[in-house]
This record gives sequence, structure tokens and C-alpha cells, in this order.
Amino acid sequence: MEKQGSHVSNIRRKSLSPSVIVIGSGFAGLAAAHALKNASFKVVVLESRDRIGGRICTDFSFGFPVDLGASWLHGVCEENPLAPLIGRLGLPLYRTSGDDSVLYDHDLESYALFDTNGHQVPPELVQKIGEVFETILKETDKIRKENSKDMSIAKAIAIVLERNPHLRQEGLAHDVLQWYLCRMEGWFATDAETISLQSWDKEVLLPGGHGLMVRGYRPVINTLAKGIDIRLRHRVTQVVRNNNSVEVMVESGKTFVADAAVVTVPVGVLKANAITFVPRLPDWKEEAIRDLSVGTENKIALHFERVFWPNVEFIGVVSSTTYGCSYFLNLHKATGYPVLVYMPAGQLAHDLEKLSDEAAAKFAFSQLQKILPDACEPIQYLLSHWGTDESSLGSYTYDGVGKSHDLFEKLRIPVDNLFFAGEATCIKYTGTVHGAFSTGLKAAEECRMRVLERYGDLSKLEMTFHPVTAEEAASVSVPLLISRL
Ligand SMILES: Cc1cc2nc3c(=O)[nH]c(=O)nc-3n(C[C@H](O)[C@H](O)[C@H](O)COP(=O)(O)OP(=O)(O)OC[C@H]3O[C@@H](n4cnc5c(N)ncnc54)[C@H](O)[C@@H]3O)c2cc1C
Repeated sequence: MEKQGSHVSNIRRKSLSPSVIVIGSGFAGLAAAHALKNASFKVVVLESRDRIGGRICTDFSFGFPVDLGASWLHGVCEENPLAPLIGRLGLPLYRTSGDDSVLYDHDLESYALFDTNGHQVPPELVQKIGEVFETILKETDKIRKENSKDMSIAKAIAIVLERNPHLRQEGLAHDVLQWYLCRMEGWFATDAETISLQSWDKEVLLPGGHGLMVRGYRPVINTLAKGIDIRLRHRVTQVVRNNNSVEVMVESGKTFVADAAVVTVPVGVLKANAITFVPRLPDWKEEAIRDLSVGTENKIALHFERVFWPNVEFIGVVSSTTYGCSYFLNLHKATGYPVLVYMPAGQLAHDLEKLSDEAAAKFAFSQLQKILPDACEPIQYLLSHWGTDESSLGSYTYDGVGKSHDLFEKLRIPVDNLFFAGEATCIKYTGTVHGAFSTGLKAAEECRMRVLERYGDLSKLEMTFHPVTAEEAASVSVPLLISRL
């Protein structure tokens, strides 16, 4: 209900109908909104941007879909909470790896690595150094057991190499090792100096490997958003908790009131105190927000007139430092479109965000020219700015040095009638789309129970609750469409 002149939208009804405000329209927010709408809640989603999806950003300006945020389904299997939905929509996946390791989102079957002089690295060397890297990581486990105090994965690797001189590499082999480390940094969206030795491998990896969403993630987001009251360009600035209600204020000064709210904004936004909570959140919650670490990975998509690169899934440039290494995903292999996607992470991603878009795209192209001197200029480019975009302020969370893995759970725990969801609240599948989705469903269920308890006599409520999405969809089992098995 909108009160005349007072700019207050009270979405609570006089009748016994529960209401909720969902803040953010990414995977977590839309999953929560969808579930609560199906549970007969009156739902309003407040979204700061002029589009839905958050860190799902499928761009069509090249004339075909290109994901500038998430593009893989990590864990192509039925246990994946998102698999039933993707299966039902009939969306094809291109599997780049059957491995469920964080280090290999590609099988080393279809790739080309080059040194900075444009010479291709012999595949046997790449394979061999891959095995060395795995051995080094196994050895870091011993360092972990010896030390109760956390340290960075970079430091642990340095100790391993000191103790095991046979694992040290020289020349080209050293550069290939740096490239593997660079890929690990890409997974965590941060430099090895900031990744926790104690916790880097705590996330749960679903089986089935990694599958690229050939048509982009947008159709999944659109499906979840269908029929939901979403207010775009509504940046939330304040959340006030009262006894039995929540008041949410947006930038324009307008206030929305409901029985409960689900907060799904990225942790970078919470860390920047872009939303004021009244009363303040408890100390343990503020500490979790402060201590969670968020990294940056970006995408620079280069659209070419024709394909001039090798017919492989990815192209890499090895270098003496991880900062100097490069990785290009060849979208042509999976989608048929002549596009290469350059993906910098950590400090390099931050540095590139400081440049103009044109300069950053030129930089990405210059990496390609190093190895393919006959490369023709891109006809179009697209860039993400996840680190500086005020609606994300980072790409996704990771386990920082000296920080407890429980922080993700602490961020999730509700405070009164305020529920929290989003990738950073997912202790199992942190930093992923399916993680965000599952926390949205969980927050919705907790919110539903709490609000209904508040209403007291549950029997009087006319609820038409359907078990939503994951369970609901699981009952309609449709196999995933996977190419390159
Ligand atoms: C470059 C990149 C690549 C990735 N690759 C993959 C991948 O391949 N596979 C994978 O599983 N995951 C990947 N991820 C991670 C995945 O995208 C995220 O984990 C997931 O999309 C997060 O969903 P969310 O709902 O938690 O947050 P978001 O999608 O960020 O949703 C939060 C919403 O809140 C809105 N918001 C922010 N501030 C306010 C405010 N003050 N008021 C109102 N609304 C606000 C935002 O605009 C946004 O819409 C990638 C991420 C990035 C950035």
C-alpha cells in the first residue's frame, strides 16, 4: 500500500497475508523471491541497477550472448541445485572439463600455451609441470599440518620449494608453473599471497566437471524473475528492523515496509557500508562482514571478424610471474562465434580497471599479439568492471589468510526478521552461481517459517505453499544437454 504524500509503500496487507522485501535481483535474490511468491507471500524486489541478474550479466551487443559475469556451471551433475532448472529449460552446456578440481576447469586436451616470444610450449612440458604443481600443492598440506597459524598459499609453496629442490623449475618450466598458479589465482579471483593455506580447499566441489552455458545464463535468470514485482534503479540505503516489520529505504527517499527482508547484496557492498542497518547489526555479524575477503576477476571479450587462432578451447601465455601470464577462453569452440575472452584476476584485474575501456581492451589484444603476430584487430569489445562497480565492489569471496571459513555461515545467520543470502553466505559452494541460488532458497524457507510463526495461528493463513524450484523441479527430471562428453 502506498501512503499518499508520505512516500511509504506498505506491502503488508490488512488481511493475513505475509510480505517480504528482497534486496538484490541476482541468483540469490530471485531464488528467494520466486520461492516466497510461490509460498503466497507478497514480494517486492528492490534492485539498484537498471537490469536484473547481478553478477549474471549476459550481454547481447555482439549480436549473440556473451557472459561478462558467471559463465560456467561448476558441477555438471544432478546434485547441482541448479541442474533441474537448467535441464528443464533445455539449455545446452559445453563441458570444458570432467574434473572436479579447482585447478582444472579445462581438461588439458584442447589448448595452446605460448611463451612471450610466441613459441608454443610443448604439450608434454605443460602436462609434466601440471603434475609438478599438483605435487607441490600436496606438499603444502604437510606445511598446513605443521603450522597451526595460517599463511598464504604463496608462502607455503615457497617453503615446499625450499625443502624440495627437485620440484623447483627453471626457464620455460618455471614460467609454465607460474601459469598454473595464475589459473589458481583466477579461480579465487585474488593473488596467491592472499589465499589461505588453511582453507583454500574447503569448498565442496560437485562432481561432473565444469560446463559452459552455451546460450549464457540470462534465460535462467529470466525464468526465475517471471511474474515477480521487481523495482529497478531502487538502490537501498537503509534497513530498519522493528518488532514485527522491516522498513527499507531507497536512494530516492521512498520507504518500503514488510514483515521481513532478505538481504542479498554482494559482500563488497556490505563491506563498504553502503547500507545502514538500524539498529546496528550485532558485533559478530559486523565482524563477519569486515573479515570476509572478496576478490576481483574481470572479462574482456574481444569480437573478431574471423577466427585466426588455433582451434583449441583456451590459449595461454606463460611468463616469469603470474602477473605476466594470460588466459583466453575461445568461445568459438563452444559457441561458434569468433570471440576470445581474456580473464585477468587479482592485482592485474584491479590495475586494468583503472584504465579506460579502450586502453584495457588494447592491453588484452596486445597479449594476443605477443603470441599471434598476425592477429587482426577486434571489431568490438566488451569489458566488466566488477571491482569498481558500486553494485558489486568485487567479483566473489574467497578464504583470506588468517580468516575462519565459518565467516560465510556467520554472514548467513538471520538477525531478527532480516535474512541473508548470496554467494558469500554459502559455506559449501562459496563464490558460485549454484551456491547463491541455494542460499536464496534456504533464506526463503527460514523467512517463511519465521513470518508464519509471528502470525501465530498458522491454520488461518491461506497458504498455497509449493516446495519450490530445486525440489519441485527435481520431480520433473530432465537430463542436462552436454556436449564434449
Ligand atoms: C567475472 C565473474 C565470473 C564468474 N564465473 C562464475 C562461473 O563461471 N560459475 C559460477 O558458478 N560462478 C561464477 N561467478 C560467481 C557468480 O557470478 C556469483 O557467485 C553469483 O552470481 C552471485 O549471486 P548473488 O545473488 O549472491 O549476488 P549478485 O548476483 O551480485 O546479486 C546481488 C544484487 O544486489 C544488487 N545490489 C547491490 N547493492 C544494492 C543496493 N544497495 N540496493 C539494491 N540492490 C543492490 C546488485 O545490483 C545485484 O543485482 C563469477 C563471478 C564473476 C564476477
